[in-house]
Amino acid sequence: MSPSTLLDQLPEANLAVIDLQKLESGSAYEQASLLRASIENGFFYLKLVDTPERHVLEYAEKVFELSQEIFTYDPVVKDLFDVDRLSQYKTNGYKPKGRNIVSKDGSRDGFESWVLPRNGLERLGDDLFPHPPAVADGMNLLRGLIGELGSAAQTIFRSLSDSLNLQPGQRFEDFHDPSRPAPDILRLLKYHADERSSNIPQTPHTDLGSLTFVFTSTPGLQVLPPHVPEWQYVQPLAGHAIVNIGDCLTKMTNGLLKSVLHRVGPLPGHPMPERYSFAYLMRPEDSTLLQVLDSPLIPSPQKDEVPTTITSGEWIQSKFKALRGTYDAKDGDRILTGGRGVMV
Ligand SMILES: O=C(O)CCC(=O)C(=O)O
Ligand SMILES: [Fe+2]
Repeated sequence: MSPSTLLDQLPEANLAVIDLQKLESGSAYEQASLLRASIENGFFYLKLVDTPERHVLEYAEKVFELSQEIFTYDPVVKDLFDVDRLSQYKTNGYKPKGRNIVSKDGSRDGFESWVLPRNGLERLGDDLFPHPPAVADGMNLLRGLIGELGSAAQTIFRSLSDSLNLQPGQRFEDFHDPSRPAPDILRLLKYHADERSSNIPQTPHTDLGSLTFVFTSTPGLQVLPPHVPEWQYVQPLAGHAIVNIGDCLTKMTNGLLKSVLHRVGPLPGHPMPERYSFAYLMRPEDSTLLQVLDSPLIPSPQKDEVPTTITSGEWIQSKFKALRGTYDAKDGDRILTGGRGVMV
């Protein structure tokens, strides 16, 4: 059976389709659908065709070509850009296959990634931005891509802030000012082919930031929404991005908007194919306090709950320590997956 036929028979993630154009033109129906998708399972398709941000779809094709080029660099060159050496917040550089833990027994991941910082691409802030020739050659392409995704994100943030009746100073856009530095990243991913169909190449995780846009034409992404007992499969959809809510929005809404567990793996009984994808991961500015926002729709924290003092920057660092396996297994599971016990 071919993988595409098989996909029809697997538990499919029934994701809402949100039309960015309708959101931009103020459709109350689309705004309500976005809120509902964000509350129910935190993942949705974002329709990009016929929007001012439609160029993203052409740029994405070219970004896949850039990815092919960058991942065929010699390991010696890749090592010069090692992400753990270049950047404290893991916002720039190369991660070889096998650096992250995927299970409690310490087994290792099956993908390479190369992360590029928005600050570097858009020349914001003072961080150095060492990068290889493929990135220098693709600079206009990459700037075009993240510019349009940033604009799509602003529309989503505005819509969610309106739905939750958030007041100025506490609106999601206020923590994501496009003209200021922030640890937003573009992550290029190459999953390696693997004959062993039981091997999961990516750690089950929730995204640590606020909003993620994923592009791929190869199946493999799986999600585990709250109260759902088994992994559901996400079909790639042409003309659309797959978008998901990250931990920071969950923390700021006291769990109302869901940052949902996901991972990439082979289809059951099939080997893992080589798979390229890329994700644009947006995060609030580092100093943002991840405290519960005032809204009539957000459940108030318990009276005896100590208000959070963690910032977005500190949360990023905790999460990466867990991913690299430097916490004990119990803490690692809590930080990576919200303690769903899926780290086996
Ligand atoms: O490759 C994918 O489809 C998902 C990537 C992902 O989950 C991530 O980069 O956080
Ligand atoms: Fe993710």
